[in-house]
Amino acid sequence: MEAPAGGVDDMTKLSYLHEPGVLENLKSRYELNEIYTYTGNILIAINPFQRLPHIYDGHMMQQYKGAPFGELSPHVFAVADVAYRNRAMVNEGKSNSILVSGESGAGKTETTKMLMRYLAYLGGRAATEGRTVEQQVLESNPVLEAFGNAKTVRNNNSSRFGKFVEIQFDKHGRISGAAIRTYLLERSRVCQVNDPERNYHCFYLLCAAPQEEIEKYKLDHPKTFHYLNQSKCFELVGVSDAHDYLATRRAMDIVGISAKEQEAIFRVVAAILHLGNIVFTKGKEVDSSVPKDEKAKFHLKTTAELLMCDAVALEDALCKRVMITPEEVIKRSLDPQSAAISRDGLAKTIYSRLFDWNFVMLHLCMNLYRLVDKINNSIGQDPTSKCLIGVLDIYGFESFKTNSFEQFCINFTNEKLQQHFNQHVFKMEQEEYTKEQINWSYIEFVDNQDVLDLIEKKPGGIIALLDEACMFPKSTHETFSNKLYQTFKSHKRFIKPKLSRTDFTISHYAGEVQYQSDQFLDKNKDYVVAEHQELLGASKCQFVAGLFPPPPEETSKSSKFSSIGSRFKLQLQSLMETLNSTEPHYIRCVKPNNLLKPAIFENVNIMQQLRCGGVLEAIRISCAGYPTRRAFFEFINRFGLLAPEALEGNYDEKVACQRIMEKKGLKGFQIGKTKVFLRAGQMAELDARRAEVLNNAAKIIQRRVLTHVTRKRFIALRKAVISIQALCRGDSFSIFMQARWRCHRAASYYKRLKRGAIVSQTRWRGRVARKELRKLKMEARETGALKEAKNKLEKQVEELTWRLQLEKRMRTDLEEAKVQETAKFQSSLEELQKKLEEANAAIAKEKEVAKQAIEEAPPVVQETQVIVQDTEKIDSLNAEVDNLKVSIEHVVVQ
Ligand SMILES: Nc1ncnc2c1ncn2[C@@H]1O[C@H](COP(=O)(O)OP(=O)(O)OP(=O)(O)O)[C@@H](O)[C@H]1O
Repeated sequence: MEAPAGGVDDMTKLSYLHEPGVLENLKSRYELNEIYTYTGNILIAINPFQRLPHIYDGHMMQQYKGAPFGELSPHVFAVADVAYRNRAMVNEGKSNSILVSGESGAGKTETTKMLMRYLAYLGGRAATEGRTVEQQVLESNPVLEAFGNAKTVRNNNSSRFGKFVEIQFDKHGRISGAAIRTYLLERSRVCQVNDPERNYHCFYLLCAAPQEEIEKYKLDHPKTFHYLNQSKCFELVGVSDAHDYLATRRAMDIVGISAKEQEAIFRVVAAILHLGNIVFTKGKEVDSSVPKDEKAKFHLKTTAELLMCDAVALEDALCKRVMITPEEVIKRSLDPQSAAISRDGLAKTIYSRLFDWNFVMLHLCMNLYRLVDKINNSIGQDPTSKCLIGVLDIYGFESFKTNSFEQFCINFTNEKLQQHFNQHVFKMEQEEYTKEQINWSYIEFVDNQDVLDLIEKKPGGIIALLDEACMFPKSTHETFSNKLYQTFKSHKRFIKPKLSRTDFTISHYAGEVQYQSDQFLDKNKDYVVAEHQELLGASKCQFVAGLFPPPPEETSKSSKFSSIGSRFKLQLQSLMETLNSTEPHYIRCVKPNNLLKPAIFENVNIMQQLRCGGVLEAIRISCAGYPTRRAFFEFINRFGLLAPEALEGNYDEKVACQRIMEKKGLKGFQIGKTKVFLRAGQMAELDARRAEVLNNAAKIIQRRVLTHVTRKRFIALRKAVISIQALCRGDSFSIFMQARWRCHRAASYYKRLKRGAIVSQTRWRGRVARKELRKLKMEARETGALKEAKNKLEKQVEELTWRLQLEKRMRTDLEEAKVQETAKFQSSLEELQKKLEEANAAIAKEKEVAKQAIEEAPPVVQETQVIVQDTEKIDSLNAEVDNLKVSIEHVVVQ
């Protein structure tokens, strides 16, 4: 069977179960935002890195409520629904657990939240009854996240602890209580933060609290605190610490943490920040230390105030150690470096105690039980009803460049869970085969019991050796590593790396991991320094004192020693006991890329995660074993139609099943005592054959029905036609005669009509033609008259042209005569001009002569006469010139 384009929703439906096929199937589904896929009963969830609200809304919850597993698309709700219904079916006998795993950022916490929301939806009460219990269950998340989550390079909201949420139900399926167990908080983060990561969210939330709280706790910007400013990342994109502070406070209210306790919790958080700012310098005595300056003293004083303990005692507890020898009690000073280590140790202890106080669990349980009492009293139920669904959200397998004690513990947890998974998938499977008495050979699977022995065996395991090393004051990580090398020289899961003298490698089920042992001893030590214990146990604040209860007195010295490793081992043991008593359901979260972005599917990365999560192994077992099984009755009911003859004989169910399988040529199946066991893909094949048989049967039925209906219609039609024909044939001759006569009559009428029409057409056409002729003739006549008029006009034009030329010639002659006359006048004018000039010259000469004569002549009277005569002469000449000028101008104008 070929995989459809959009992929198959259950990997076991793939006919070829190999790595590329599995990967391709997940990829094609992821491209369509189908983030969930089954592998048998395991749900694979690929982080979409984008909100897909439509797949988690109320409508979806309603759809999945009570729907049979596998009927709807794969979903976390379907897994929760199975767990819920199992709980109801087993009727308080058996609990269920849902194990969510995957690497950091794969979506475990989000998946857990969805599971809790869905369970709260299933087990919630009507709004009128009050919703406190579900609300408390859901609101525990923000509280836990504020104190246990931090930004890391792999996830902006990474849970730095594991958690097991138990949701308890009463026999009516209603939530009656809840408890949260937490595991292995990452303590080192409190004092040491790598750039660009952050410390736990609560520190930044408190620094963004309302002003009066900032003043009360003497806080400032996170950059002023040593425990926060080792990284330059103070804010998260898209997150408001001020808003989250108020939200956390509200969630704490809902969970049931009183205002007084909340005040104490945040006071302790502030105290840790101040504690980190106490810097030490060398004291007066050798190897002693004191607070460095006024600032350090201020922080010391504030820490003491907030923890409500004595400031001097606090300084002593940080800078001195009391040594009890058999002879005496010695007080020893610590150098500044040791004092700083002591300070950081105290900060880590206070914070982890605060977290381990399990305030959520404590309060949730107390309140719920009180509430359950109240509810149960009112409806008369047993308040101790203990049917639960546990949801485990725990860190996945980790393998980095440097792997320390945390990775060791995390991988130890994963080995444990892998064994549980193996036991469930393999051992249970094989137990079933034995119970059904079928022939089978053990399926090979990688059993990791040897790795677990290597880590936790007592005595002699790594944890035991580490504890031993921690108890010897002179041990170092070198001596510890050497001890490991010697003890596990020939262990096939333990490797001594060639290039290191202190590292060690463990061959885990998911691959080899090389651990750096240098901080193993420090990180494993869990004992609280007696001075710290004494100091805080005596705090005037009840809450702080409660975090440091006095150790039980009767404990001997050796049993007094406690280590993180062994405590964790015990916690895990208890968790495994709980899990073993439940019906497990597995959800494997997968992180599709390291860029934390949607729609990017990194093949190699995902393949590695599927291997680590045991998904491929589970698929392999499915291939190797018998993943599908059906009770005989069910099988015959469904597939009996494939071999009807097998049911006809008087065979018992078992033989009938065998015959059906044989008839279909299937091989490799097994018939047990009550069930048929099928190999991977055989169920799909049988289903396909069944669909084929049903299809063929449907086709035959359709064909028969169609033939029947058509034949019936044909018969009816034929009958009708025959009756009509018979009816018609009865008087056909008289109809023929009538038709002939009518035809003849019509033909003669037609001929007459035609002739008449031709005659009248001819006459009419003749008349029209004559009229036309007349008109043409008249027009011809009119044309002749016009031609005559035209000739006349042409002649007139000719005459006029001739006259015009004549006139032109005359005019030219006239102009020539005029020019000649003008030239004549011009020459006479020039002549006159000349004469005038001569006259003027003569006058001038005469004037000269007259002047001379005047000069010479004595009498005055004579002189006057001459002048008068001359003047008259001049005037007359001037008048003549003027006349000439006028006449010339006149000629020119003409
Ligand atoms: N179903 C989902 N829908 C939308 N976004 C999701 C979903 N699951 C995960 N995410 C996104 O991936 C981020 C990381 O998921 P989550 O915190 O659940 O990872 P985790 O496996 O719990 O990591 P860690 O181990 O570090 O706590 C979330 O903050 C969210 O943005």
